[in-house]
Amino acid sequence: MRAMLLVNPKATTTNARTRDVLIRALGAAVELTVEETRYRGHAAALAATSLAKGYDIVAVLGGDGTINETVNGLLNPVNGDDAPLLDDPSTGRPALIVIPGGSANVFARALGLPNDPVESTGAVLEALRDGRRRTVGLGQALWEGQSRYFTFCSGMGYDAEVVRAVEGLRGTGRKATPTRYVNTALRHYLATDKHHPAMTLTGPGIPTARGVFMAIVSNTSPWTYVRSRPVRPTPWASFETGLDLLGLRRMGLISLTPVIRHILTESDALPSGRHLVQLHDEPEFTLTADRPVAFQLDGDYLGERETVTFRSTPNALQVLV
Ligand SMILES: Nc1ncnc2c1ncn2[C@@H]1O[C@H](COP(=O)(O)OP(=O)(O)OP(=O)(O)O)[C@@H](O)[C@H]1O
Repeated sequence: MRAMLLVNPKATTTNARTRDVLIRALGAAVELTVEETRYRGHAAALAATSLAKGYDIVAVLGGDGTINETVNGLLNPVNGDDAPLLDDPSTGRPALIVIPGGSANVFARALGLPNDPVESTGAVLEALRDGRRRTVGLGQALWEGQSRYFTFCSGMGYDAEVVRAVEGLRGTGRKATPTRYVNTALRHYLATDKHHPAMTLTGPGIPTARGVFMAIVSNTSPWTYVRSRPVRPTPWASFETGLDLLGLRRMGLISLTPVIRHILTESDALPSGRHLVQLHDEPEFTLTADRPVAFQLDGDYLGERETVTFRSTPNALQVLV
């Protein structure tokens, strides 16, 4: 079996030691080629060539950003037009291995991997040895002639504003720790517009919902983690179903506090309240805003947008886990 290993040497918790452990361990199990990413977008470009180059597996050591790029490369292969249309498209693509090396590592943890690169390497080697694979669906966001797949979440409004603010801090050399996210979210809450909701939710067979301030779109649950605690605004979301959504039609503290308390519990029940908009297992829906609204995808800030369509892509990838 041939595998391409993509390493982001700049990812928050990736270092030479974990990289070498992984190279040695994976290299003993498969024929391994190692590529270090040198710039934003490099992982996508490399993963896009993996099918044409005959790789069976693409492994990633990095954070959710590098994993997102890799997945987008796998789903947009170079020479991909010749690929046959299969009932299960995941079987026509190299399988994915993820080793957490970023800050939150939501995708790896949602797959059940330990949040530690060395322990995860052990789990993945076991999966390789036993031929254990899981087929996962992805989300896809489409806007202004562009599109991008997401592995765990996307969002418009307040959560994307927080992602933008944290990215701004990272640009000044500070790390994206869970505490920094929480502090930024609290500080930004004072600044975010709590009086003029911009968004409307529409979709085939979905009742139109107006007056939405923020929307979280999930391909799996948890949505994120604060240290070891999972945060689950859409507890029914899963890699095996369509997309879920939680929208907020009120941003006041009295409305928000019970929702925040609920999503920090381990409960499988949906958060409740008349000010909430909820979708489960949907193939497609659209958020339209009457002014540009912050937009994020897998924790990457993607600018302000007025219309974004979210689509589920079932059976997109096989993951060794
Ligand atoms: N050599 C590089 N120099 C600068 N940026 C890079 C390099 N390689 C990859 N990147 C970019 O860095 C971004 C962040 O990396 P990544 O997600 O792997 O780690 P992280 O930011 O620590 O983790 P998380 O996404 O969990 O916060 C990615 O979107 C990727 O495009």
